[in-house]
Amino acid sequence: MSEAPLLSVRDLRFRWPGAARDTLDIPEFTLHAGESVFLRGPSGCGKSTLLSLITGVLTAEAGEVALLGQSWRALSGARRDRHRADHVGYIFQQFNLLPYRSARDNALLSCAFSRRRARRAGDAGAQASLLLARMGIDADTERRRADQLSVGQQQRVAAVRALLGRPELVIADEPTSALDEDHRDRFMALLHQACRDAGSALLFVSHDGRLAPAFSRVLDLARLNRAAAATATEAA
Ligand SMILES: Nc1ncnc2c1ncn2[C@@H]1O[C@H](COP(=O)(O)OP(=O)(O)OP(=O)(O)O)[C@@H](O)[C@H]1O
Repeated sequence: MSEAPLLSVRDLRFRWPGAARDTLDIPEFTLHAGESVFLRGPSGCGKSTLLSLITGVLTAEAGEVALLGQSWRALSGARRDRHRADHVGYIFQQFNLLPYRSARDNALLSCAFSRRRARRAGDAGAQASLLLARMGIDADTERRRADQLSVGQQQRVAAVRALLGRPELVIADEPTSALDEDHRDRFMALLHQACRDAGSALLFVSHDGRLAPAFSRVLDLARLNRAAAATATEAA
C-alpha cells in the first residue's frame, strides 16, 4: 500500500478577483514525505499563487488542497496559521529576515511561532547554533544583526529558520536569484543536505533549470496547470 501523501492537490481551481479566467486549474498534484521537487514554469504561470494555496495563505474556490491530510479550507484563520507554522518552513526570495534582530534570533523565529517546532527542536538555541554552523554561520556571525550580513549569509540564516524544528515541508521560492553562481551552488548543496538531515520534503521554485538535476522530481507547472495550457492555446 502506498504511503499517504504529505501534500495533495485535487481538482484545484483558482481565479484572482476580477480576472477573466482561472489562474490555476490543476487536476492532481501530490508530494510525498521526504521528496525533493523542482517546480518550474514561465513567468506568470501561477507558481507563487500555487505556493500560497499549498500553504493555506489563499484558499481555492473549487477542489481541495490538504497538508498532512488536513484540508486548508476546513480550518479557521487562526488554526490555518498554526498548521502552517507547525508543518511548513518557507524560504522567501528576499529572505524576509527581521533586520534589527540577530541572525540567531531570526533563526529561532520559527520556534517562537510554533510550540510543536520548538518541541521537535529540543534545545532550540543549541539546535539553531548547530544548523547555523553547518550552514557556515559561525558564533560571531550568529550574533550580528541581519542587516549587517552578506546576501549569502542572510539566505543561509533564512534556510535555518525554515528548517529549525524539522517541518515536514520546506518551500523555497526563487531563493537563489540574489546569489552569484558560486554561492548558489554551495547554498543548494547545503540546503539539500539539511533537508535530508531534517527529513523535510523540499518544494523548490526556480527559473534556473541548471538546479533541476539535483532533485528527485521536476514538475512543469505550465503542463500541470490546464489554465496555463488554455491560455497558451488561445495565444497560439
Ligand atoms: N494579488 C494578485 N491579484 C491579482 N492577480 C494576481 C495577483 N498575484 C498574481 N496575480 C496574477 O496571477 C497570475 C499568476 O501570477 P504568479 O505570481 O502566481 O505567477 P508566477 O509563475 O509566480 O510568476 P513569476 O515567475 O513571474 O514570479 C498572473 O497573471 C498574475 O498577474
